[in-house]
Amino acid sequence: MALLKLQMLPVSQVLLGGFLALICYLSVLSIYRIFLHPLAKYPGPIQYKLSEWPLLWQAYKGNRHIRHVRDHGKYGSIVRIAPNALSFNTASALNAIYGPRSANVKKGEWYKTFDVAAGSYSSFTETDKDIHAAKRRVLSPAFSVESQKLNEPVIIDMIERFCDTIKPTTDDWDSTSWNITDVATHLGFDIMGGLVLGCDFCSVQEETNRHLADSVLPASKFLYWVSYLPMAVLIRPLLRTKLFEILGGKPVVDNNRLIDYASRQVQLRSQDRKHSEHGSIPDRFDYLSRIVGAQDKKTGWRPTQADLNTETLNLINAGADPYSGSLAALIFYLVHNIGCLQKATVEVRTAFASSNEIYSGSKLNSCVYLYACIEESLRRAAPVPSHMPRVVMSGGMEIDGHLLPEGTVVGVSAYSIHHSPTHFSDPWSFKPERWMESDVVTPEDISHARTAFNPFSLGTRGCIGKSVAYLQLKLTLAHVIYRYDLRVAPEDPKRGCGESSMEQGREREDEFQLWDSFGFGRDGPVVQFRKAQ
Ligand code: HEM
Repeated sequence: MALLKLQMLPVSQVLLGGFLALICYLSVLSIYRIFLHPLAKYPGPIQYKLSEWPLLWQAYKGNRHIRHVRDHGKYGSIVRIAPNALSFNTASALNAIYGPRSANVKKGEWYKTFDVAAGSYSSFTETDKDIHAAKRRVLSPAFSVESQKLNEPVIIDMIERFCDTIKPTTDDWDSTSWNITDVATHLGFDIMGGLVLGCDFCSVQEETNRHLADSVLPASKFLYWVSYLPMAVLIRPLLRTKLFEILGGKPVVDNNRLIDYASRQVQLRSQDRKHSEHGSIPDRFDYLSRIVGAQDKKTGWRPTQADLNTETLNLINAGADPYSGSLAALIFYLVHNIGCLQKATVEVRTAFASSNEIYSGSKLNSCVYLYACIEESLRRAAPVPSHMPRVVMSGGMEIDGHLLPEGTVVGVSAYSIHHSPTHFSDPWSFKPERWMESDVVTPEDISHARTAFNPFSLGTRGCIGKSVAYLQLKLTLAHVIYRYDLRVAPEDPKRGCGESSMEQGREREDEFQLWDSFGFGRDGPVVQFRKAQ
């Protein structure tokens, strides 16, 4: 009867009624979110309290990390950044949220979209703590000391070929200028191709596979904000469809090619393995060989084909891009801080008698200034600059004395805490010396800084590739500065720098600009090389 009456109403009245109902609903929701929500007492801009969309817009624009610094500067160490999310800016919160396995949080919804197009969740995106633990145990032999030792020659070979590619043709400064962002992206991808798949993409030297290397960051950028969409759950089934390729464009198409490539490699490796059981295939050391056919001893879990596809893709992406971004940032800070570059260069050229000697061991470990430059550059340009979102589980959790209810999303931005004057004096300056004991830097200063330093995150969800990433960065920088002098290309000295015409927070000319995308977008520096003088 009521339906009949509704059908008889003019369309305009039905629309007006619907509109008024929507206004009422939004008004009640807004009042609830501002005044009655369990997080109502936490400070933050009103638009953040009302909706998730400002956060999503920041993810789209790549400036969330910049907003975190600004918001914490204005509102203090806890900011409500979305109706249901809090950002913290203290070392105690960082360690409570990301440190112990027992912390009553798990990875948030965001992770469920990011790499599921490959068919499953990887060790990086798995949100269930127990399943994650099994995945991590299966991966761990690939990251053992023995595996790193066996794979180091692959890394060195790629780096040496990279150095040959950029080799100056005269004794003076070469006229060719190199955009380090581009070449580091290719080198990072090639190294991961070698480590994960045992193959040689040659993207530093040749065009053929560059579209794959160049797809990693744009795909991450696209999936970064898409994964924050409130209705991302509806999008997940569409990720491998033509529609999504049209919407996402080239990065999605190329990323799908990379997924297909990874899947084919997994298939081939599974066949190899069957053959090798009959003794016909030589031993391989790459990561894929270690996970194909592996089984978790504790739970009996075995990765399916879809698990292997996703893990392979994850290892390439998670390994390649943060290293490439870190290398670009490192070289940026060195060529813009000539004193630091000279010190690191003298140290390396004194430690080694020839570039053939540059491999892991006591000589490389003696290069403490080189290591300090890497630490300082990771501080200034942490590859995941914004939040790694965690969600509070049943029973709630206390952080910095605040009891938070189940479902609250919490996080600490590495970029924000890495620039906090509470932990780093003169935080906007590039000072490798802050990581080295001296008359002015005490061991306590260093450990105080370390409690807030988290480029690789912490605990059981921290980076499994941390040790190999440090090795890659040390080897690359040592090989490059042993062989060559570096300078900013005179025709393009400001590439990668901030400027006053950019948004607030990007005005520092001596800061390498990051566009947050779970990884970071970047450009430059443009550099010239000369044979070591
Ligand atoms: C400078 C280089 C690198 C940096 C700064 C870095 C940083 C990180 C961070 C911050 C996380 C935590 C992400 C989160 O909680 O959401 C992470 C996780 C991870 N990283 Fe790295 N990473 C680097 C290199 C690598 C390399 C070389 C590999 C592999 C070869 C790798 C593999 C992984 C994996 C598999 C995870 C997921 C770990 C888990 O949840 O169990 N990363 N990395």
